[in-house]
Amino acid sequence: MMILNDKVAVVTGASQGLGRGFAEILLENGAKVALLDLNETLGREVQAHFNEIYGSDRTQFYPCDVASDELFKDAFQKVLHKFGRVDVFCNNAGILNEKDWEKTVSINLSGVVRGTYLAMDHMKKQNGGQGGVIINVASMAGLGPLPGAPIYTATKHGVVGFSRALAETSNIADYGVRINALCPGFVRTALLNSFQTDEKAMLESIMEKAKFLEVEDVAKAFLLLVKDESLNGAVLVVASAGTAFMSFPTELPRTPVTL
Ligand SMILES: NC(=O)c1ccc[n+]([C@@H]2O[C@H](COP(=O)([O-])OP(=O)(O)OC[C@H]3O[C@@H](n4cnc5c(N)ncnc54)[C@H](O)[C@@H]3O)[C@@H](O)[C@H]2O)c1
Ligand SMILES: CCCCC[C@H](O)/C=C/C=C\C/C=C\C/C=C\CCCC(=O)O
Repeated sequence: MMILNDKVAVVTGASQGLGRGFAEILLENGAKVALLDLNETLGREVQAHFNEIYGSDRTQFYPCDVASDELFKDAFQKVLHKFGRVDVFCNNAGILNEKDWEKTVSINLSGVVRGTYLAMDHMKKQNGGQGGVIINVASMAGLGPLPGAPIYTATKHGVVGFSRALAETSNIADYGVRINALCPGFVRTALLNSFQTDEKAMLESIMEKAKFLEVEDVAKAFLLLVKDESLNGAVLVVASAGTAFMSFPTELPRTPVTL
């Protein structure tokens, strides 16, 4: 098991919702945590709150837009300047905006790729790094369709595929870095009040029937992916029915057709 005392973690989208929950469980387990988010007002409030509970030098907020190469790199450099290293990196920032779909791709998928490669370049043994773990936050919509949200669904499928392929790459090339993906079901966060789609009624009707998870339950599953050093390429589903690892077929299941 990875011991988190004095380890340094970065969480994107950490000003509220799931990201804030991931940051807090890392702090509870001894890590220092850099909070990255677009929302500066909330981010600074969260930092002040965590400082009171966990001590004044274990949390630092950095404004950051994961959709920008330059701003993301800049925030990462500031984290390294303050804490000297990064051991845990969580790509969590995400939105659901089907109308501005390019923005959704740029945050939910390209943002995850940006963050993963920044962390990987720093952590990999071949670059003199000390290894580490990257957790990419997908969704149950990364494993099956979320009606009314095809772009969101596509980005989350992308996060799952990217994470699994890079995990295999890291394993074969012996980078010393683990990459795992987390797939939660519905959680009551700001995202559920801010989504943009022409098919709002469709999503609302799905949510009316859904059972919701608590941030704390998803954070416990996140912590498992961080700490268990046997896990690389794992995809962990957190649903109202329970938490479970996805197993993927080694041969693609096919139904033959005669042409
Ligand atoms: N809430 C759910 O039901 C649910 C379920 C499964 C997966 N997820 C995923 O979990 C992640 C967190 O979502 P949440 O529900 O906590 O949402 P949220 O809206 O509560 O929090 C998301 C945070 O990301 C930040 N953010 C948005 N764009 C950003 C950008 N370009 N750069 C930096 N920060 C940015 C926001 O400011 C916000 O603080 C997302 O990737 C989401 O897709 C959410
Ligand atoms: C506006 C809603 C945004 C929610 C997005 C978030 O990522 C959640 C997705 C959850 C599920 C989407 C995929 C398929 C739906 C099918 C079943 C959901 C069951 C949820 C559960 O059991 O916890």
